[in-house]
Amino acid sequence: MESRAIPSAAYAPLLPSAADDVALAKQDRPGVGWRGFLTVLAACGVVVLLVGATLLAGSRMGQAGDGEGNTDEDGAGGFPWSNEMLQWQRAGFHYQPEGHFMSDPNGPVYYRGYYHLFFQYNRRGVAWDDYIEWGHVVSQDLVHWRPLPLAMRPDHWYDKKGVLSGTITVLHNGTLVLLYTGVTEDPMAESQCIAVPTDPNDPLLRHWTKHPANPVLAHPQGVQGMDFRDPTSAWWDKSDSTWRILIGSKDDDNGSHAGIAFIFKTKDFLSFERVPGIVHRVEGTGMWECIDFYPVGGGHNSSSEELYVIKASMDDERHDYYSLGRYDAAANTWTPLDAELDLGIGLRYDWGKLYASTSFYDPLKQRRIMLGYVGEVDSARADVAKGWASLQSIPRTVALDEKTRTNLLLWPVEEVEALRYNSTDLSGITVENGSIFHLPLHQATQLDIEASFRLDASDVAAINEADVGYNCSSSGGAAARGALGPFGLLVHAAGDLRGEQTAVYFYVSRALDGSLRTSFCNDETRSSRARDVTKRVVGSTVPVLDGEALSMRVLVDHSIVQSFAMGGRVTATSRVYPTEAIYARAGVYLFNNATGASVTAERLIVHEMASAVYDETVMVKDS
Ligand SMILES: OC[C@H]1O[C@@](CO)(OC[C@H]2O[C@H](O[C@]3(CO)O[C@H](CO)[C@@H](O)[C@@H]3O)[C@H](O)[C@@H](O)[C@@H]2O)[C@@H](O)[C@@H]1O
Repeated sequence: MESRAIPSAAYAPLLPSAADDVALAKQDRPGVGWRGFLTVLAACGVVVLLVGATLLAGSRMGQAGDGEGNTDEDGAGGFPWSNEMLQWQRAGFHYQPEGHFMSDPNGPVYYRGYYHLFFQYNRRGVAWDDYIEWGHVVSQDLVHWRPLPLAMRPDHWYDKKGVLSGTITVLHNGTLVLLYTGVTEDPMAESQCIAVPTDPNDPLLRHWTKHPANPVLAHPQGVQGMDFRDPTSAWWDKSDSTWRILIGSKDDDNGSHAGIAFIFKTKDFLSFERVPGIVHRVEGTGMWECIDFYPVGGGHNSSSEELYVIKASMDDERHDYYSLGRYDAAANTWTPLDAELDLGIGLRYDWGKLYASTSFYDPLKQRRIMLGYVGEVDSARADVAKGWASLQSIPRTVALDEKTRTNLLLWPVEEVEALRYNSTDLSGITVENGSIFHLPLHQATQLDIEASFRLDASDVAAINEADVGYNCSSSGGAAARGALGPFGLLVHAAGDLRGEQTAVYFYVSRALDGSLRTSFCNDETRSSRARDVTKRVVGSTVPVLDGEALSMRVLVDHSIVQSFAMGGRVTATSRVYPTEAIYARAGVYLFNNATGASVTAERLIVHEMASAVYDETVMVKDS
């Protein structure tokens, strides 16, 4: 396709400061003065790029850490959100309850025609509370979710302070056992408890019966009572015909602050025996929450070795890390393939906002699927105003990347594609360096964008100087210009491009030896004019093999943007809260902020996405 790039001609001013928040709130149409000015510029065909925002990125990143907590920086009430803005933030095709607080996905399982998803839920507020319960929804496609009554409540002495996270195991005869962590009141202590479906013939699993023998597993000696939670589902060990589970914890002895994991075995889920030793330990990583453990690769159709994934949610850092390694059941050890990529120090499921994930094996389509919850990064006050907090990620398949065998591939389940409509093929656009291109779309709020890029080979060959140090979180985001990047997409971008925008981009750096290194990042720093929102640049380097184009997929769904690079080798989820770039006032652009190369979007298909509205009439009726 002929180049349709528009040369960049100008410089983008910074977003307004906190002091402007109040002033803006007093105006019907924010920033009328400079908007008028920009209209004139637009009429002249002048478009602007991200240049000049480096300072902004730096200062914003310093304001808020990686933490789960919301920020309310100015102490004067934060941004004056309108109902229109808050309404816009609710997702169209990600699962979220009608209201209140949701966190960890729990016990996903496929049972008699339905995918079940349970989740940590506080129906009394918009933040975590020690009256946490299990919410419950079911689906036949992992996309349209039917709400059901609460599945588990804190109604026994052993879970009075919370029915915490857990899993469901499918036994050989197809029956289910639910394992969860209960918290006692005085003293507060975590122990493991079980429940079974009250009526196994109910495919909706509406009622659960807690076992009279609860709690069935107390914390081992030497472990603090509040550091023993979130059992995995059980796997069968034929060597001694037992079920095995893994539970994460931490060891603070002698200042080590190590994350640790124990394996327990059981024949009946009522009495458990600890397998001697610790299956894995990593110094300095702190409490391992919501641990997960499963095989990847190998299997019947493969001649390659089976590996084991260990995943933990790092309570200190609030990220889900994983590592690939070898499991020796007899020795009760798991050893990372690469010690430098050990659990908690190397690979992550997602480099943005996603936590407390869990996975299950889907027998219907013979795949492993994970989900994590995506919390809020706005202020606690804003959550109260909108009446809800948190979303679930789109369920993602998890598989070993057989090309690299050093990372997983996390990819939206194929069922999501059924929501696509109005697909626009814009493949072949070349964007000159320092340019943007506006994508002609009917709406830009619910999208599934597939793109793959190639830098101009002769431009790349002509670059002599090295550019070795690029880092998504500390190099100035999409405003920092190098010879070979950044380039990619601007989503939730205000029409004038001097305002709000979220960049999803690649940045290619050239090492001293001439080899190329590719980073994939989401830049949230210009996503909102509100200051009481955490904004970061998140992402990582991503493996790119010889001959591969730089591919990305971006799911845009109101306040959640999930990005996937290179088929899911790296993913990054962002929560964004634009104040202007909402409804019809938002657009999508291709951009190339590199100084030394043009880039061609060899493939660019933008699918508009329908909302996943649950419709009783299209669900198979239960009896
Ligand atoms: O419930 C009593 C007590 O437990 C505390 C302290 O440990 O909170 C528990 C943890 O809650 C969160 O952990 C996870 C992961 O998101 O969420 C589940 C509970 O909803 C739990 O099973 C998971 O591990 C949180 O991430 C951790 O930081 C908390 O320690 C305490 O806050 C409560 O008062």
